[in-house]
Amino acid sequence: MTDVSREGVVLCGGYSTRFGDGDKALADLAGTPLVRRVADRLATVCDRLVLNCREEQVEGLRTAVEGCDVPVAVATDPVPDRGPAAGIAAGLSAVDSAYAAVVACDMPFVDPAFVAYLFSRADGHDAAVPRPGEWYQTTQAVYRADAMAAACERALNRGEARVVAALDELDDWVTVTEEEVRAHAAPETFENLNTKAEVREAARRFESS
Ligand SMILES: Nc1nc2c(ncn2[C@@H]2O[C@H](COP(=O)(O)OP(=O)(O)OP(=O)(O)O)[C@@H](O)[C@H]2O)c(=O)[nH]1
Repeated sequence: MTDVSREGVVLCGGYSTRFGDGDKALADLAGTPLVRRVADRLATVCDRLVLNCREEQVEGLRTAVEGCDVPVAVATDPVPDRGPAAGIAAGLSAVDSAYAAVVACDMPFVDPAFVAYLFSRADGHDAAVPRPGEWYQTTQAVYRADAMAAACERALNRGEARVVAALDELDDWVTVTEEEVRAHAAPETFENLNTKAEVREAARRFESS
């Protein structure tokens, strides 16, 4: 076990069907690959990162995160295309620390200060999961790595690929409420990019900021 206290898992293993040709994680966002935008933000609040992906993505992703400020490991899905819960299980299984932030590769506006807040809310619990509206944001949350990896496996074993089904398998987790999100997060933190048009629009925002 290495001496790291906060890690980040970036989920990259989806097929990005709405994006079309190419790997969404590597999409150019104003000169920087999408996954690198997320990695650079997480690197300001995490000591180590794990990219979770399919085997054929490894080389491209490693190149995209070369020179990142913190060490970056890659954890591949043992079985591809089992959904985000499987990706979370694989990513969290490769984490050394007790807690890890899990963030989707398509959330380039993730607010590092909010991620730090999620770490503080998760402390002593199995997870801190934001609920800014109707839905839980399970792909921008902090989990106790061993508990959530096991919970995802249990959910998958009963045929449930949804991450919220894995939350039912945890003993003790906290909801980060809409009020907390408003107080601690940048409004755009949960924005995710699914299409090429959305990537182009986001690129314009990065260029003008
Ligand atoms: N490891 C892994 N990650 C996944 C899988 N499916 C989705 N993800 C990740 O979960 C996050 C949210 O998924 P989506 O927005 O649905 O992404 P996607 O499946 O790549 O895109 P669509 O096919 O357009 O829905 C993204 O970071 C994906 O990379 C999977 O089967 N395995």
